[in-house]
Amino acid sequence: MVDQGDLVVICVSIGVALGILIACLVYFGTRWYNKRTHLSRSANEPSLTAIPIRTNGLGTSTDFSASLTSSVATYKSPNPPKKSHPTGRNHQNRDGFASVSGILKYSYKEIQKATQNFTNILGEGSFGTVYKAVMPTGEVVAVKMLAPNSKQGEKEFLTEVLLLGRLHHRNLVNLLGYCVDKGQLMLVYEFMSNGSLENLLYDEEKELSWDERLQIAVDISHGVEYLHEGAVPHVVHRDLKSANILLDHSMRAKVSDFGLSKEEIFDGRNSGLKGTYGYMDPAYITSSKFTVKSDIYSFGIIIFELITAIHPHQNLMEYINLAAMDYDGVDGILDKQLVGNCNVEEVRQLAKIAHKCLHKSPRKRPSISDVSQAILGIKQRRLIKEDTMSFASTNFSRSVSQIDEQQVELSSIITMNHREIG
Ligand SMILES: Nc1ncnc2c1ncn2[C@@H]1O[C@H](COP(=O)(O)OP(=O)(O)OP(=O)(O)O)[C@@H](O)[C@H]1O
Repeated sequence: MVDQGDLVVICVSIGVALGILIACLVYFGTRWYNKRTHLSRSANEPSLTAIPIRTNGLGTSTDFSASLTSSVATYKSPNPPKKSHPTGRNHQNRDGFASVSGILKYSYKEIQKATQNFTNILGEGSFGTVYKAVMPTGEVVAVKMLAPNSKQGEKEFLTEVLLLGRLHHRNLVNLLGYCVDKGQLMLVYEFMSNGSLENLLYDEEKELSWDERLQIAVDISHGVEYLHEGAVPHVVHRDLKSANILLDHSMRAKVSDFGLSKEEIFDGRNSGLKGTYGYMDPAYITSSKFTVKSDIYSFGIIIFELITAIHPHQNLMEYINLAAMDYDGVDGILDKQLVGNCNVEEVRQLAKIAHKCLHKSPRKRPSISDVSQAILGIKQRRLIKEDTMSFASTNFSRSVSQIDEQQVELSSIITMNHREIG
Protein backbone atom coordinates (compact mmCIF):
# COMPACT_ATOMS: atom_id res chain seq x y z
CA MET A 1 0.00 0.00 0.00
CA VAL A 2 1.18 3.48 -0.77
CA ASP A 3 0.89 5.81 2.13
CA GLN A 4 -0.66 9.26 1.80
CA GLY A 5 2.67 11.14 1.92
CA ASP A 6 4.08 9.16 -1.02
CA LEU A 7 0.85 9.75 -2.95
CA VAL A 8 1.23 13.50 -2.53
CA VAL A 9 4.87 13.33 -3.72
CA ILE A 10 3.89 11.22 -6.77
CA CYS A 11 1.04 13.61 -7.68
CA VAL A 12 3.25 16.70 -7.32
CA SER A 13 5.98 15.03 -9.45
CA ILE A 14 3.49 14.10 -12.17
CA GLY A 15 2.09 17.68 -12.06
CA VAL A 16 5.57 19.22 -12.37
CA ALA A 17 6.48 16.83 -15.22
CA LEU A 18 3.24 17.67 -17.03
CA GLY A 19 3.85 21.40 -16.49
CA ILE A 20 7.37 21.13 -17.96
CA LEU A 21 6.02 19.11 -20.90
CA ILE A 22 3.30 21.69 -21.64
CA ALA A 23 5.81 24.57 -21.32
CA CYS A 24 8.15 22.79 -23.77
CA LEU A 25 5.31 22.16 -26.20
CA VAL A 26 4.22 25.83 -26.08
CA TYR A 27 7.83 27.07 -26.52
CA PHE A 28 8.70 24.84 -29.49
CA GLY A 29 5.23 25.26 -31.01
CA THR A 30 5.58 29.07 -30.99
CA ARG A 31 9.09 28.89 -32.48
CA TRP A 32 7.91 26.57 -35.25
CA TYR A 33 4.91 28.80 -36.00
CA ASN A 34 7.05 31.98 -36.15
CA LYS A 35 9.57 30.33 -38.45
CA ARG A 36 6.83 29.10 -40.78
CA THR A 37 5.16 32.53 -41.05
CA HIS A 38 8.56 34.20 -41.63
CA LEU A 39 9.43 31.72 -44.39
CA SER A 40 6.11 32.08 -46.19
CA ARG A 41 6.35 35.92 -45.94
CA SER A 42 9.86 35.90 -47.41
CA ALA A 43 8.68 33.66 -50.23
CA ASN A 44 5.89 36.09 -51.10
CA GLU A 45 8.05 39.23 -50.91
CA PRO A 46 11.18 38.95 -53.05
CA SER A 47 13.86 41.22 -51.64
CA LEU A 48 14.59 43.79 -54.28
CA THR A 49 17.73 45.01 -52.60
CA ALA A 50 19.20 41.59 -53.30
CA ILE A 51 18.81 41.67 -57.04
CA PRO A 52 21.47 39.93 -59.08
CA ILE A 53 22.89 42.52 -61.42
CA ARG A 54 24.94 43.19 -64.45
CA THR A 55 28.23 44.74 -63.40
CA ASN A 56 30.01 47.09 -65.77
CA GLY A 57 28.62 45.17 -68.71
CA LEU A 58 31.53 42.80 -68.16
CA GLY A 59 29.85 39.98 -66.38
CA THR A 60 27.12 39.18 -63.97
CA SER A 61 26.95 39.07 -60.25
CA THR A 62 24.64 37.16 -58.02
CA ASP A 63 26.50 38.22 -54.89
CA PHE A 64 23.90 39.81 -52.63
CA SER A 65 26.31 42.08 -50.80
CA ALA A 66 27.56 43.37 -54.14
CA SER A 67 24.01 43.99 -55.23
CA LEU A 68 23.46 46.44 -52.39
CA THR A 69 25.87 48.82 -54.08
CA SER A 70 24.72 47.78 -57.50
CA SER A 71 23.75 49.73 -60.53
CA VAL A 72 20.15 48.57 -60.17
CA ALA A 73 19.53 51.91 -58.67
CA THR A 74 17.30 51.24 -55.69
CA TYR A 75 17.77 52.82 -52.32
CA LYS A 76 16.02 52.79 -49.01
CA SER A 77 14.68 56.08 -47.81
CA PRO A 78 14.66 57.05 -44.15
CA ASN A 79 11.06 58.22 -44.73
CA PRO A 80 8.28 55.70 -45.12
CA PRO A 81 7.42 55.41 -48.84
CA LYS A 82 4.21 56.85 -50.25
CA LYS A 83 1.69 54.45 -51.69
CA SER A 84 2.82 52.94 -55.00
CA HIS A 85 0.74 53.58 -58.11
CA PRO A 86 -1.18 50.57 -59.33
CA THR A 87 -0.51 49.44 -62.90
CA GLY A 88 -4.02 49.95 -64.10
CA ARG A 89 -3.38 47.28 -66.78
CA ASN A 90 -5.30 44.07 -66.88
CA HIS A 91 -3.49 41.80 -69.32
CA GLN A 92 -3.49 38.07 -69.01
CA ASN A 93 0.10 36.90 -68.81
CA ARG A 94 1.11 33.85 -70.70
CA ASP A 95 3.95 32.62 -68.51
CA GLY A 96 2.96 34.11 -65.20
CA PHE A 97 6.45 35.52 -64.58
CA ALA A 98 5.48 39.15 -64.68
CA SER A 99 1.83 38.77 -63.81
CA VAL A 100 2.33 40.89 -60.67
CA SER A 101 3.30 43.84 -62.83
CA GLY A 102 0.71 43.28 -65.57
CA ILE A 103 3.37 43.19 -68.30
CA LEU A 104 3.14 40.86 -71.28
CA LYS A 105 5.57 38.30 -72.58
CA TYR A 106 5.91 38.30 -76.37
CA SER A 107 7.43 35.72 -78.67
CA TYR A 108 10.19 36.62 -81.13
CA LYS A 109 7.77 35.88 -83.98
CA GLU A 110 5.17 38.32 -82.66
CA ILE A 111 7.74 41.12 -82.38
CA GLN A 112 9.23 40.27 -85.76
CA LYS A 113 5.82 40.64 -87.38
CA ALA A 114 4.94 43.83 -85.46
CA THR A 115 8.22 45.53 -86.45
CA GLN A 116 7.92 44.41 -90.10
CA ASN A 117 10.89 42.11 -89.69
CA PHE A 118 12.86 44.70 -87.67
CA THR A 119 12.88 47.27 -90.46
CA ASN A 120 11.01 50.03 -88.64
CA ILE A 121 13.95 51.65 -86.81
CA LEU A 122 13.31 54.57 -84.43
CA GLY A 123 16.87 55.03 -83.22
CA GLU A 124 19.98 53.58 -81.71
CA GLY A 125 21.06 53.72 -78.06
CA SER A 126 23.81 52.23 -75.94
CA PHE A 127 21.61 49.18 -75.24
CA GLY A 128 20.86 48.51 -78.90
CA THR A 129 18.34 49.41 -81.59
CA VAL A 130 14.84 50.73 -80.91
CA TYR A 131 12.07 49.74 -83.35
CA LYS A 132 8.54 50.99 -83.92
CA ALA A 133 6.00 48.16 -83.79
CA VAL A 134 2.29 47.86 -84.44
CA MET A 135 0.72 45.11 -82.37
CA PRO A 136 -2.20 42.96 -83.62
CA THR A 137 -4.49 45.05 -81.37
CA GLY A 138 -3.43 48.13 -83.37
CA GLU A 139 -1.46 49.50 -80.42
CA VAL A 140 1.76 51.25 -81.48
CA VAL A 141 4.75 50.49 -79.26
CA ALA A 142 8.54 50.89 -79.18
CA VAL A 143 10.69 47.77 -78.95
CA LYS A 144 14.20 48.05 -77.51
CA MET A 145 16.31 45.11 -78.62
CA LEU A 146 19.38 44.55 -76.48
CA ALA A 147 22.53 44.42 -78.59
CA PRO A 148 23.82 40.86 -79.12
CA ASN A 149 27.12 41.89 -77.51
CA SER A 150 25.30 42.87 -74.33
CA LYS A 151 26.64 40.70 -71.57
CA GLN A 152 23.37 40.72 -69.69
CA GLY A 153 22.17 37.24 -68.89
CA GLU A 154 18.58 36.09 -69.15
CA LYS A 155 18.15 35.89 -65.40
CA GLU A 156 19.41 39.43 -64.84
CA PHE A 157 17.23 40.67 -67.69
CA LEU A 158 14.13 39.10 -66.14
CA THR A 159 15.01 40.61 -62.77
CA GLU A 160 15.17 44.05 -64.36
CA VAL A 161 11.87 43.43 -66.12
CA LEU A 162 10.31 42.55 -62.78
CA LEU A 163 11.64 45.77 -61.24
CA LEU A 164 10.60 47.92 -64.22
CA GLY A 165 7.16 46.35 -64.35
CA ARG A 166 6.48 47.67 -60.86
CA LEU A 167 7.06 51.28 -61.90
CA HIS A 168 4.04 52.98 -63.44
CA HIS A 169 3.42 56.71 -63.66
CA ARG A 170 2.07 59.04 -66.32
CA ASN A 171 5.41 60.83 -66.50
CA LEU A 172 7.43 57.65 -67.03
CA VAL A 173 7.77 55.80 -70.34
CA ASN A 174 6.03 52.69 -69.09
CA LEU A 175 7.18 49.17 -69.83
CA LEU A 176 4.37 47.17 -71.45
CA GLY A 177 6.05 43.87 -72.21
CA TYR A 178 9.22 41.93 -72.89
CA CYS A 179 10.57 39.12 -75.02
CA VAL A 180 13.14 36.45 -74.20
CA ASP A 181 13.24 34.21 -77.24
CA LYS A 182 15.72 32.84 -79.78
CA GLY A 183 18.59 34.23 -77.71
CA GLN A 184 17.21 37.79 -78.01
CA LEU A 185 16.24 40.08 -75.13
CA MET A 186 13.73 42.82 -75.88
CA LEU A 187 11.75 45.40 -73.93
CA VAL A 188 8.39 46.72 -75.17
CA TYR A 189 7.58 50.33 -74.20
CA GLU A 190 4.74 52.74 -74.86
CA PHE A 191 5.40 54.70 -78.06
CA MET A 192 6.38 58.35 -77.76
CA SER A 193 5.52 59.95 -81.08
CA ASN A 194 7.33 63.28 -80.54
CA GLY A 195 10.71 61.66 -79.89
CA SER A 196 13.31 62.88 -77.44
CA LEU A 197 13.69 66.32 -75.86
CA GLU A 198 17.27 66.32 -77.18
CA ASN A 199 16.00 66.05 -80.77
CA LEU A 200 13.38 68.74 -80.21
CA LEU A 201 15.85 71.20 -78.67
CA TYR A 202 18.71 70.79 -81.11
CA ASP A 203 16.87 70.27 -84.39
CA GLU A 204 16.77 73.70 -86.09
CA GLU A 205 13.47 72.86 -87.77
CA LYS A 206 11.65 72.11 -84.52
CA GLU A 207 10.18 74.72 -82.22
CA LEU A 208 9.37 74.60 -78.55
CA SER A 209 7.39 77.44 -76.98
CA TRP A 210 8.10 78.72 -73.47
CA ASP A 211 4.82 77.23 -72.21
CA GLU A 212 5.77 73.81 -73.61
CA ARG A 213 9.21 74.03 -72.00
CA LEU A 214 7.76 74.97 -68.62
CA GLN A 215 5.27 72.08 -68.85
CA ILE A 216 8.12 69.69 -69.80
CA ALA A 217 10.03 70.79 -66.67
CA VAL A 218 6.92 70.14 -64.54
CA ASP A 219 6.41 66.70 -66.16
CA ILE A 220 10.02 65.61 -65.66
CA SER A 221 9.92 66.72 -62.02
CA HIS A 222 6.77 64.62 -61.45
CA GLY A 223 8.34 61.55 -63.10
CA VAL A 224 11.49 61.85 -60.99
CA GLU A 225 9.41 62.57 -57.88
CA TYR A 226 7.64 59.25 -58.39
CA LEU A 227 10.98 57.41 -58.77
CA HIS A 228 12.59 59.07 -55.74
CA GLU A 229 9.67 59.25 -53.37
CA GLY A 230 6.71 57.24 -54.65
CA ALA A 231 8.11 53.99 -56.04
CA VAL A 232 8.65 51.00 -53.76
CA PRO A 233 11.54 50.45 -53.46
CA HIS A 234 12.68 53.96 -54.40
CA VAL A 235 14.70 54.32 -57.58
CA VAL A 236 17.62 56.58 -58.49
CA HIS A 237 17.65 57.14 -62.26
CA ARG A 238 21.43 57.57 -62.68
CA ASP A 239 21.26 58.81 -66.27
CA LEU A 240 18.87 61.76 -66.50
CA LYS A 241 19.54 63.68 -69.73
CA SER A 242 17.53 65.31 -72.50
CA ALA A 243 17.95 62.16 -74.65
CA ASN A 244 16.12 60.20 -71.95
CA ILE A 245 13.13 62.54 -71.86
CA LEU A 246 10.56 61.49 -74.47
CA LEU A 247 7.43 63.34 -75.59
CA ASP A 248 4.03 61.90 -76.46
CA HIS A 249 1.54 63.07 -79.11
CA SER A 250 0.34 65.94 -76.90
CA MET A 251 3.89 67.06 -76.03
CA ARG A 252 3.71 65.75 -72.48
CA ALA A 253 7.12 64.64 -71.27
CA LYS A 254 7.99 61.25 -69.79
CA VAL A 255 11.23 60.00 -68.26
CA SER A 256 12.72 56.91 -69.92
CA ASP A 257 15.58 54.46 -69.29
CA PHE A 258 14.93 54.36 -65.53
CA GLY A 259 15.76 51.29 -63.50
CA LEU A 260 18.01 49.78 -66.17
CA SER A 261 21.57 48.81 -65.33
CA LYS A 262 23.81 51.50 -66.70
CA GLU A 263 26.92 50.87 -68.73
CA GLU A 264 30.20 52.00 -67.26
CA ILE A 265 31.71 54.99 -69.02
CA PHE A 266 34.86 54.03 -70.83
CA ASP A 267 37.29 56.91 -71.19
CA GLY A 268 40.48 55.07 -71.99
CA ARG A 269 40.51 53.47 -68.55
CA ASN A 270 37.95 51.81 -66.33
CA SER A 271 36.57 54.83 -64.51
CA GLY A 272 33.91 52.83 -62.68
CA LEU A 273 31.53 55.75 -63.36
CA LYS A 274 28.10 55.24 -64.89
CA GLY A 275 26.04 57.95 -66.54
CA THR A 276 26.70 60.60 -69.18
CA TYR A 277 29.35 63.30 -69.08
CA GLY A 278 27.92 66.78 -68.99
CA TYR A 279 25.03 65.62 -66.81
CA MET A 280 27.14 63.90 -64.19
CA ASP A 281 27.28 65.29 -60.67
CA PRO A 282 30.89 66.44 -59.97
CA ALA A 283 30.44 65.20 -56.37
CA TYR A 284 29.77 61.69 -57.76
CA ILE A 285 32.89 61.86 -59.94
CA THR A 286 35.05 62.57 -56.88
CA SER A 287 33.31 60.33 -54.33
CA SER A 288 31.89 57.55 -56.60
CA LYS A 289 28.77 57.78 -54.42
CA PHE A 290 25.59 58.17 -56.43
CA THR A 291 22.57 59.51 -54.54
CA VAL A 292 19.19 61.06 -55.34
CA LYS A 293 20.96 64.42 -55.22
CA SER A 294 23.06 63.36 -58.22
CA ASP A 295 19.79 62.97 -60.17
CA ILE A 296 18.83 66.48 -58.96
CA TYR A 297 22.09 67.81 -60.42
CA SER A 298 21.33 66.21 -63.82
CA PHE A 299 17.82 67.67 -63.69
CA GLY A 300 19.32 71.15 -63.10
CA ILE A 301 21.34 70.70 -66.29
CA ILE A 302 18.21 69.66 -68.23
CA ILE A 303 16.39 72.81 -67.01
CA PHE A 304 19.25 74.95 -68.36
CA GLU A 305 19.04 73.06 -71.67
CA LEU A 306 15.34 74.00 -71.82
CA ILE A 307 16.20 77.67 -71.22
CA THR A 308 19.28 77.98 -73.43
CA ALA A 309 19.15 75.13 -75.99
CA ILE A 310 22.90 74.79 -75.37
CA HIS A 311 24.02 71.16 -75.14
CA PRO A 312 26.03 70.16 -72.03
CA HIS A 313 28.71 68.96 -74.43
CA GLN A 314 29.03 72.53 -75.75
CA ASN A 315 30.30 74.23 -72.58
CA LEU A 316 26.84 74.77 -71.13
CA MET A 317 28.35 74.87 -67.63
CA GLU A 318 30.50 77.89 -68.51
CA TYR A 319 27.44 79.81 -69.70
CA ILE A 320 25.55 78.79 -66.55
CA ASN A 321 28.37 80.07 -64.32
CA LEU A 322 28.38 83.33 -66.22
CA ALA A 323 24.61 83.67 -65.84
CA ALA A 324 24.84 82.93 -62.11
CA MET A 325 26.57 86.27 -61.49
CA ASP A 326 23.32 88.29 -61.69
CA TYR A 327 19.63 87.57 -61.19
CA ASP A 328 18.97 88.62 -64.81
CA GLY A 329 22.17 86.96 -66.07
CA VAL A 330 20.13 84.24 -67.71
CA ASP A 331 18.65 86.82 -70.14
CA GLY A 332 21.96 86.81 -72.01
CA ILE A 333 22.01 83.05 -72.61
CA LEU A 334 18.36 82.61 -73.55
CA ASP A 335 17.58 80.34 -76.53
CA LYS A 336 17.08 82.66 -79.52
CA GLN A 337 13.70 80.99 -80.18
CA LEU A 338 12.55 82.39 -76.85
CA VAL A 339 13.84 85.95 -77.23
CA GLY A 340 10.75 88.17 -77.30
CA ASN A 341 8.53 85.08 -77.03
CA CYS A 342 8.53 84.34 -73.34
CA ASN A 343 7.88 85.75 -69.93
CA VAL A 344 11.42 86.75 -68.88
CA GLU A 345 10.48 86.88 -65.18
CA GLU A 346 9.36 83.22 -65.35
CA VAL A 347 12.62 82.25 -67.10
CA ARG A 348 14.61 83.92 -64.30
CA GLN A 349 12.58 82.10 -61.65
CA LEU A 350 13.17 78.74 -63.36
CA ALA A 351 16.90 79.49 -63.70
CA LYS A 352 17.02 80.26 -59.98
CA ILE A 353 15.56 76.81 -59.21
CA ALA A 354 18.07 75.17 -61.61
CA HIS A 355 20.99 76.96 -59.92
CA LYS A 356 19.90 75.42 -56.59
CA CYS A 357 19.85 71.95 -58.19
CA LEU A 358 23.45 72.48 -59.30
CA HIS A 359 24.76 73.44 -55.84
CA LYS A 360 28.19 71.90 -55.49
CA SER A 361 27.29 70.41 -52.13
CA PRO A 362 24.72 67.62 -52.75
CA ARG A 363 23.22 68.14 -49.27
CA LYS A 364 22.31 71.72 -50.13
CA ARG A 365 20.45 70.75 -53.29
CA PRO A 366 16.65 70.64 -52.93
CA SER A 367 14.68 67.40 -52.92
CA ILE A 368 12.70 66.58 -56.05
CA SER A 369 9.39 67.35 -54.32
CA ASP A 370 10.70 70.83 -53.43
CA VAL A 371 11.80 71.30 -57.04
CA SER A 372 8.46 70.24 -58.49
CA GLN A 373 6.57 72.48 -56.03
CA ALA A 374 8.77 75.43 -56.99
CA ILE A 375 8.25 74.90 -60.74
CA LEU A 376 4.50 74.47 -60.26
CA GLY A 377 4.62 77.71 -58.28
CA ILE A 378 5.76 79.56 -61.42
CA LYS A 379 2.74 78.26 -63.33
CA GLN A 380 0.35 78.98 -60.47
CA ARG A 381 1.58 82.57 -60.05
CA ARG A 382 0.90 83.08 -63.75
CA LEU A 383 -2.64 81.70 -63.43
CA ILE A 384 -3.38 83.95 -60.45
CA LYS A 385 -2.03 86.94 -62.41
CA GLU A 386 -4.16 86.05 -65.44
CA ASP A 387 -7.23 85.66 -63.22
CA THR A 388 -6.63 89.02 -61.56
CA MET A 389 -6.12 90.69 -64.92
CA SER A 390 -9.24 89.18 -66.43
CA PHE A 391 -11.21 90.21 -63.28
CA ALA A 392 -9.83 93.74 -63.58
CA SER A 393 -10.56 93.89 -67.31
CA THR A 394 -14.14 92.58 -66.78
CA ASN A 395 -14.67 95.29 -64.14
CA PHE A 396 -13.17 97.90 -66.47
CA SER A 397 -15.41 96.97 -69.41
CA ARG A 398 -18.42 96.88 -67.07
CA SER A 399 -17.58 100.44 -65.90
CA VAL A 400 -17.09 101.60 -69.50
CA SER A 401 -20.48 100.21 -70.54
CA GLN A 402 -22.10 101.85 -67.46
CA ILE A 403 -20.58 105.21 -68.50
CA ASP A 404 -21.85 104.63 -72.04
CA GLU A 405 -25.37 103.94 -70.74
CA GLN A 406 -25.27 107.06 -68.54
CA GLN A 407 -24.10 109.16 -71.51
CA VAL A 408 -27.03 107.90 -73.62
CA GLU A 409 -29.46 108.75 -70.77
CA LEU A 410 -27.93 112.20 -70.34
CA SER A 411 -28.08 113.04 -74.03
CA SER A 412 -31.75 111.96 -74.23
CA ILE A 413 -32.57 114.22 -71.20
CA ILE A 414 -30.77 117.13 -72.89
CA THR A 415 -32.70 116.51 -76.14
CA MET A 416 -36.01 116.46 -74.18
CA ASN A 417 -35.08 119.72 -72.40
CA HIS A 418 -34.24 121.37 -75.73
CA ARG A 419 -37.66 120.30 -77.12
CA GLU A 420 -39.48 121.68 -74.04
CA ILE A 421 -37.64 125.02 -74.25
CA GLY A 422 -38.30 125.16 -78.01
N1 LIG B 1 9.37 54.63 -76.26
C1 LIG B 1 9.89 55.23 -77.33
N2 LIG B 1 9.09 55.80 -78.25
C2 LIG B 1 9.62 56.42 -79.34
N3 LIG B 1 10.94 56.51 -79.57
C3 LIG B 1 11.79 55.95 -78.70
C4 LIG B 1 11.31 55.27 -77.54
N4 LIG B 1 12.38 54.83 -76.84
C5 LIG B 1 13.47 55.22 -77.54
N5 LIG B 1 13.14 55.88 -78.65
C6 LIG B 1 14.05 56.48 -79.63
O1 LIG B 1 15.09 55.55 -79.89
C7 LIG B 1 16.37 56.18 -79.82
C8 LIG B 1 17.30 55.38 -78.94
O2 LIG B 1 16.79 55.36 -77.63
P1 LIG B 1 17.57 54.71 -76.42
O3 LIG B 1 16.75 54.97 -75.20
O4 LIG B 1 17.91 53.31 -76.73
O5 LIG B 1 18.93 55.47 -76.39
P2 LIG B 1 19.33 56.91 -75.88
O6 LIG B 1 18.53 57.23 -74.65
O7 LIG B 1 19.22 57.87 -77.03
O8 LIG B 1 20.85 56.70 -75.51
P3 LIG B 1 21.44 55.87 -74.29
O9 LIG B 1 21.06 54.45 -74.50
O10 LIG B 1 22.89 56.10 -74.44
O11 LIG B 1 20.86 56.42 -73.03
C9 LIG B 1 16.15 57.59 -79.32
O12 LIG B 1 16.46 58.45 -80.39
C10 LIG B 1 14.71 57.71 -78.99
O13 LIG B 1 14.19 58.87 -79.56
